Amino acid sequence: MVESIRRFHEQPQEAKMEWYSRDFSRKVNYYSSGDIKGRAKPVPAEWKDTLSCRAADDQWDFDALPELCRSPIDTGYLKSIKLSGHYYPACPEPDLTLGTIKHSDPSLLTLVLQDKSNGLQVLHNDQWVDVPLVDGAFVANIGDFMQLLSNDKFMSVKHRVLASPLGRPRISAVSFFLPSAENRIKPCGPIKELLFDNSPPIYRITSYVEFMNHNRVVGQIGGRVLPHFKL
Ligand SMILES: O=C(O)CCC(=O)C(=O)O
Ligand SMILES: [Fe+2]
Repeated sequence: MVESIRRFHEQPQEAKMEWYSRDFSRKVNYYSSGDIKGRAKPVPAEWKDTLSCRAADDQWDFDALPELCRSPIDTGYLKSIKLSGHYYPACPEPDLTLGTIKHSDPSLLTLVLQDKSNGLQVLHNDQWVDVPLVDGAFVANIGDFMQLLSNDKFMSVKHRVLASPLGRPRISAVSFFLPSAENRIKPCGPIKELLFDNSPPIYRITSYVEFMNHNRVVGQIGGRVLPHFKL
């Protein structure tokens, strides 16, 4: 997986231009510096390139993927609906920027497979803590929608990635798990089994689609999505 992401990004620029687009209705996009257009100002540009692929109606179309990435992708892994293959080029002045700025994922759960480079950090007690590299292991990040459904029993994690110092690029494969297509429009809220007299619902009923639409709006003004859904 990581090697196929490397192969894609390390091609000459011309070979990648076919995929270069920020039209996220496409199945595959290649772009630099994250969602820079959808962000609040002043947010620094991110020192990374991304190949992102999504499954329309939960069906992966392997023929739509860049040829270099097709065969090594294990279909068992692709049960999620969106996959980002990040490539953080070595940065000459890593202290002046970030690879990925501070955020929490709007997903239910995110699995991150890292290559052999450090850089991922989580915010814990107001301190940035390095996520240790464990060979072959996934990092599992709780997303904002999981926090809503679990009524704050599982809290989403704020994280960021430092820019890669000179030496070698950092590569990660990030897989976002969302409700399935038919469940994305269904009304849902904190799950009943987690509600008690002394633990009433914190969030109102919504749907994943409404949640994501609002996430796009607050993302542009630098806000957080969850407070909007609080009762
Ligand atoms: O590259 C990484 O390790 C994490 C990237 C990330 O947080 C994301 O794509 O949401
Ligand atoms: Fe993330």
